[in-house]
Amino acid sequence: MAKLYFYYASMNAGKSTNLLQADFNYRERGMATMLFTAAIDDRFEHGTIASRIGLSAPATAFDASTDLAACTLDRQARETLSCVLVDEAQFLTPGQVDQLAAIADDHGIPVLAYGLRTDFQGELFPGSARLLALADALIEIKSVCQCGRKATMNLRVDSQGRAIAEGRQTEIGGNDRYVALCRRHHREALA
Ligand SMILES: Nc1ncnc2c1ncn2[C@@H]1O[C@H](COP(=O)(O)OP(=O)(O)O)[C@@H](O)[C@H]1O
Ligand SMILES: Cc1cn([C@H]2C[C@H](O)[C@@H](COP(=O)(O)O)O2)c(=O)[nH]c1=O
Ligand SMILES: [Zn+2]
Repeated sequence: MAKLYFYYASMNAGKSTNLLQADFNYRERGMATMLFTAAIDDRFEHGTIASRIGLSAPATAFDASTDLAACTLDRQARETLSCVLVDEAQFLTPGQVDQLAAIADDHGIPVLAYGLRTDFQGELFPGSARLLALADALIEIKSVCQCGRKATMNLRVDSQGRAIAEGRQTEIGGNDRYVALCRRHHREALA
């Protein structure tokens, strides 16, 4: 039976790199894949998954109105898909996560979703909450805080590097706006 996997991590942990490696692994064996990423994430070219290590691949951009199951089945009608890979999965709606579960359960295509577990305030993103509830497998991609502990949290910072405690949940940015920290250092930065 095909499974729904949720690979979660803090920022800058290697999620996109991991996704692109998994995708390459399928494609080098002649298997077709379908890639999705969030349209809202405009750090790179629209509809592109890019890792800080320099790898990139084109992807279908999704927003809250995208029917991921319909897009997948549309592609599946033209070529047999071996895997669906979703980056920035924290930006999925809970309903879209249900669609991913249906792709695995009803159509037998494994789904690998990669995303943040929590936002800068340590709250679950709605898409991540649904993935934590539904996924067959939860896989943590680990990275390190400045102190050497596991970096599980994301600190939002301003242009001077000062911690930001309040604001909208969604604010696109990279290493200039966020620092991955262990819980202790995240807590101390916000105290
Ligand atoms: N030139 C490089 N060589 C090796 N690793 C790199 C290089 N540039 C960035 N990285 C590492 O890549 C990781 C970030 O990968 P990325 O896939 O962009 O992360 P995420 O998608 O989780 O935000 C970091 O651990 C960073 O240290
Ligand atoms: C913590 C946090 C992050 N975001 C945004 C910032 C980035 O655009 C993405 C995550 O990028 P990654 O490097 O691929 O992990 O999410 C946000 O909008 N709100 C937050 O609290
Ligand atoms: Zn730390």
